Amino acid sequence: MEFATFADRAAAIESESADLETVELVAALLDDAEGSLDVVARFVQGRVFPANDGTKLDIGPALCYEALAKAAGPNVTSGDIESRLATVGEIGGVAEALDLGGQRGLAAFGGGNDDDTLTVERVDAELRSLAAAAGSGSTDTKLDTLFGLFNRCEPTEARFLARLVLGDMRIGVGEGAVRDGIAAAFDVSTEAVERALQVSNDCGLVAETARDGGESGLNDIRLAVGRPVKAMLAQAGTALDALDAWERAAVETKFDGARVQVHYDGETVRLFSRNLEDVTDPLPEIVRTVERALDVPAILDGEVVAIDGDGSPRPFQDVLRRFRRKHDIQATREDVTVELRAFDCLHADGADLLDAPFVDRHDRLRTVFDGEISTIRLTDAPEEIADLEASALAAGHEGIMLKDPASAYTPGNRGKNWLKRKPDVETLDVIVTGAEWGEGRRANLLGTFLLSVRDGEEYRTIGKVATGITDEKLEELHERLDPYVRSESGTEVEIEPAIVFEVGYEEIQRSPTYSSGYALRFPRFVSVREDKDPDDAEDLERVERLVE
Ligand SMILES: Nc1ncnc2c1ncn2[C@@H]1O[C@H](COP(=O)(O)OP(=O)(O)OP(=O)(O)O)[C@@H](O)[C@H]1O
Repeated sequence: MEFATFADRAAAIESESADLETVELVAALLDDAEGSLDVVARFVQGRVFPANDGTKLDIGPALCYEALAKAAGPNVTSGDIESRLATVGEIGGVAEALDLGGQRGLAAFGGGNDDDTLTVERVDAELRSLAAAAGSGSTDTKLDTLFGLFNRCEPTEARFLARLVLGDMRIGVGEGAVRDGIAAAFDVSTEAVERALQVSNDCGLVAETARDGGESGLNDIRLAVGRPVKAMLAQAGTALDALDAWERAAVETKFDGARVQVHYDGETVRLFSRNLEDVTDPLPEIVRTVERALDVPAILDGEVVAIDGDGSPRPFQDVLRRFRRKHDIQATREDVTVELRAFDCLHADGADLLDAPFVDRHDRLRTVFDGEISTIRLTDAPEEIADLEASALAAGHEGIMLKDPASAYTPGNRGKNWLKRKPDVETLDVIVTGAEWGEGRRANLLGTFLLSVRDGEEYRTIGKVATGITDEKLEELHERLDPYVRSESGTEVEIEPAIVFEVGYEEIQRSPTYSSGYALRFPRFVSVREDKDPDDAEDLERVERLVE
């Protein structure tokens, strides 16, 4: 499919506000996508790569503006793009108004050829090569590739390409609309599509299978070792909630670490974080543990914990330092010892276990994995649960997990089958969307950070944090956020939503100051949630519930 066709259809979807019509338009787009279905199914929801293949585009706004300016010709600078952004409000509109199509003519005149038509596959391939560029000189390569793409864009194409590369598609199409669109386009049930999406976490594959293999094709999609699925999540809940719902609860320690999904194909181990990034390289000790303790191909779920010399747990921030990709792996490794605590088994020796009851999966885990495994206690006594919680806390753990012994593993689902109990430490995982330059000796560093929560596809501000940050940390945060600076005006900086902060607070108040309608009182910085994307951060609904 030509990228221009995709862009026109995306524009039509953007101008449609009703959900049903949006799904119809998505279905028609998928139906027409033919050989491009795989890519179109991702692009339409603003996803450049399959959710499960660990590839990240990692293009900051600065690079995007530079490429746009270059494509717009010698009279336009990145600074111009930024100032137009301040008026237009979003990069797609700025890119569209640059009228880059005129440059295509010039490029062709200077030796371009007629084969330059941009197709969605071409955009996909070039963005992949861009993502693969690493090391010295990679910024230039990235810039050239992006410039080459923008240079071939007509205005509407530029609008959606700019949004796509910055991960801000804003046409109102989320996972649900794609799921319903696939079902409508290829006449299969939404349940079958939903299930296939959970198991494969790959909407391109699911769309193609629905089209080519129908319902039975979808039902045949299985877990694949090496292809991570979303983690099953928990809700907060009490012992009484658990016992009311299930009569008996499986009680486990809630380890204070970072989630990890272990994939072992019989030879090679790969580890994935909660946001499905490949974290194999930063965690060599865990790889060695798995190689030693697992002898059949399997997919396990567990937590990586940091431990002290005496074996007692260290706070999970110490673990997250190990998840940071590029920097200081060796230095942090020497500093922080990590170990795996496995608590679930999704697949073992060719058999998918998602539908097996939790206790059976846990039994299977014990037979295949000769490493540290969570202990489960089955009980129907609230007092026993209280005792278990007290001992978990006394041993330095975060709290306990309560699981329905009969429940299936539902990837990506924050349902009622897993409940977490931890003392009420008030923290929220919020997205940094702005900052202010510091003062005095911190004048060259971004200082006060503007925090937001998700509200559908939008971000709503909820407070600012400047407390709890050491000088050293501030430099580190500056370095982390600098590539995501979108625009500056005076001392205020707008930041691309990319980094998630865990912040503590005393309470949440209603407040007209912030666009969420709420304000965090006395917020303090706790950590960067390296294992979370903005999608995994808190949403406005959760804040409303907390306030209630
Ligand atoms: N025994 C366990 N079983 C399941 N999850 C566990 C266990 N021990 C620790 N965990 C961690 O607890 C988390 C469950 O809470 P939730 O699903 O809300 O994830 P979260 O948003 O990362 O929450 P939190 O910030 O509380 O860890 C899991 O993601 C996992 O990382």
